[in-house]
Amino acid sequence: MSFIQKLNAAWASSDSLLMVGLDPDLTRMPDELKGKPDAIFQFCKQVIDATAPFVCGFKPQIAYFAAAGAEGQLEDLCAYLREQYPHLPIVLDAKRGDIGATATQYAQEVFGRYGADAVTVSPYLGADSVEPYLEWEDRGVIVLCRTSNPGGSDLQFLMTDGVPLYLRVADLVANKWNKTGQCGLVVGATFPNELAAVRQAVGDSLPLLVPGIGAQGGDIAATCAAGCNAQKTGMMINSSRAILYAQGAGHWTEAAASVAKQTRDDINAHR
Ligand SMILES: O=C(O)c1cc(=O)[nH]c(=O)n1[C@@H]1O[C@H](COP(=O)(O)O)[C@@H](O)[C@H]1O
Repeated sequence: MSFIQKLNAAWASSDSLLMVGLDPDLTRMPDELKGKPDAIFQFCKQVIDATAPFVCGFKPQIAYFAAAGAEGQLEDLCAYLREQYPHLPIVLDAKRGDIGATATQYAQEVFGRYGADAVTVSPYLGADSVEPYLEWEDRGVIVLCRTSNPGGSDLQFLMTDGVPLYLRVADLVANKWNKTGQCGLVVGATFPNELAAVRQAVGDSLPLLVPGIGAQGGDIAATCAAGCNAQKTGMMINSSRAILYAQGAGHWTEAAASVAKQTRDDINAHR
């Protein structure tokens, strides 16, 4: 099953647009896991098991694993997701961007080594830097468009013949790079006007990865109004820290599940 087929099926079966980001910070581990050699795997596995009923997929952020020398735990986690939750897409957030020869190795890493369904990439090096990912015809390639951070405006808002650069990226991806039909765009929930402009520019079929709700303060109602397609889907709305490190009365996994359920319900109330 291709990434897009899996994502469409997950939106329908989960009745959720929420994607939980797996950003395991060793300094924020629960006490019961601190110091354990497989703390990162155990932490993420428990988050996955607690929140899976409320999500359309998971997005591991590769830096948190690599910085801790825990690539092996990321391999185990992706294998666990594929075995236990084969209906939920894995978006590996790696934000890669390099010349074709090197991108070929990165593509092998994300799709071959980790077995991810989709990857995030930068558009900055242009078409030939994205081509090696597209050779994996059933996998998703999600291109940074209007990122959620304030500094994204430095380049993404530059005007090019009257058109802001982020809309050039949206147009390139939708109309030139999407040969496999498996491409998507990253647009931050912190920029709802630009989210609406991107949805209008690319039409209904392109999925948008939308980080920025939760810890970054993006508004769920504005996000849904701006980014949903005519089917009231079309977005993977990501939240990481607000769910992973949720505070609550019971066990930490209950707090994570409770925030994930609440976030799913908030999104559904507004789409
Ligand atoms: O590609 C991404 O996922 C991404 C793009 C972007 O523009 N902004 C952004 O925050 N992200 C990622 O989304 C996650 C957001 O985490 P929280 O702010 O904790 O919900 C992090 O893993 C970021 O690396």
